[in-house]
Amino acid sequence: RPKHFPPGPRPVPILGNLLQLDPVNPLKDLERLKKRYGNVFSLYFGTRPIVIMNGLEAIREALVTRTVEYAGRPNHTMVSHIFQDKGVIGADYGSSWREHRRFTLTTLRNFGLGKRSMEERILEEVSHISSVLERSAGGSMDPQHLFHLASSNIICSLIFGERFEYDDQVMLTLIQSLQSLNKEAFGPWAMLYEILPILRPLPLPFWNTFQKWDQIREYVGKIVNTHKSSRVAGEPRDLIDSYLDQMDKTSDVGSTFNESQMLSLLLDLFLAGTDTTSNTLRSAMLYLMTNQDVQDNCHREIEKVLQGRADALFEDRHAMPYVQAMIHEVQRMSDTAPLSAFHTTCCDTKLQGYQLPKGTTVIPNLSSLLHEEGQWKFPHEFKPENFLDKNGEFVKPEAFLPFAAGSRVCLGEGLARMELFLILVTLLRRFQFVWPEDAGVPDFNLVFGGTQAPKPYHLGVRLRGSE
Ligand code: HEM
Repeated sequence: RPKHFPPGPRPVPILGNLLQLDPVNPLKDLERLKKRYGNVFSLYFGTRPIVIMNGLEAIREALVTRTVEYAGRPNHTMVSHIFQDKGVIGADYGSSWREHRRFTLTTLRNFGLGKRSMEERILEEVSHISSVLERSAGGSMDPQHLFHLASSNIICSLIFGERFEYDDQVMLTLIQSLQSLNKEAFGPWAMLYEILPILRPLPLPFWNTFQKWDQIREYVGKIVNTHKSSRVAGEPRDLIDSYLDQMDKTSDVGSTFNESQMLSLLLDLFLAGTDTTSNTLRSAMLYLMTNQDVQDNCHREIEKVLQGRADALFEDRHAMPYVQAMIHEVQRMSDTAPLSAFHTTCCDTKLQGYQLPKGTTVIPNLSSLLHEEGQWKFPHEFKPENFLDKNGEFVKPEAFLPFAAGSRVCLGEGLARMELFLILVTLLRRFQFVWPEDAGVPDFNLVFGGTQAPKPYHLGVRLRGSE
């Protein structure tokens, strides 16, 4: 280990400490190592040292206090080779990342989406979710597919300007390809790709992943071409039109806006915005079904505030402290992005007294915050009271960082929060969700992957106001 580097277990040649981590779910091993070595420790992934940071103090020091020093992204992983430093998620700290991040945030804040706001697009999707659930009223259904398609559709509506029917074959193929790309890019072959570069020229399964990526880009490229022929410059209908306007405005030689970057950005939004939101919605339903008192409190508050109005609006959240607390508590328990996205140090820097050389990969263990003893009234139970003060007002403890923090904080946080609020409020008004009688004991354990997800279950659906 470099001098004054965080401590950790002794690595073995070639594999480093990989054998000490359960590849199916390393979170328990990280917890064990934290107990032994402290909140900041290091592991070797192959021959590369990685620093894991846990707990509010260390994570805040890196992501907030020293935000620029920790704002880089690794450039040696399979994901970084697929993305080639383009788009936002995988782009290293620098002007291209900064300009694309700023452009996307501005566009999503309604300055570049034309006549239909983000809120309208989400509400449109909610009405389709409702129609599907209505068909299951009185029975039960597995909501996994529905929530996944709905979350994808909201991204589609924002970037392509249209949503797709839930059985649209082209869309289903794109979503399936993205899902398997996501799985492969974080799977065991991706790990081998990283630790044994000697294998890269061989025709091993990771070749498929790169090919899949090319096919997806080709497909999205066709949608971009259709936009080029139907757009009116200066009157964007969606994010693609806005991007094309931006390219017109910045066509000088040094501009970072170009078509290849646009494709990466569009796919970034799909990859980052679909599983995260749909897994959180599935967790929400699981906890609501199994906590009828929480569901009743939410329903009462929603009806009191909306008083017969047709649609909820995002600004109604300020009048609904209990609903807000429920949604935040769902996010805390669903722990959707437990290891955030990996960062790298952009210069030699420090963390909790240790020294980290430039280029060190750093993993923020966000999961460690969401259940940290001392930060929560009920660290290990589902209780909206974690976000309520003694007067019933909504409060957000500092350790609530499911979107991470600092300059790399989730770019879709605003969108995700709006989706969760509008979808859950609308559905809770119309339906009561119950744990099906024949479904056995609910299992709250999460399945670890690029993101964490609840295990599959059936959602019991009852129409409100009817038997
Ligand atoms: C509940 C839903 C979501 C959760 C929990 C979540 C969480 C996160 C986390 C932990 C990060 C890594 C931050 C870091 O590097 O430290 C991230 C990054 C990102 N998220 Fe989300 N996210 C969610 C929804 C979305 C949505 C809907 C979008 C789509 C617009 C999105 C787009 C992004 C992008 C583009 C980044 C990369 C930001 C950058 O590197 O500068 N996310 N998200």
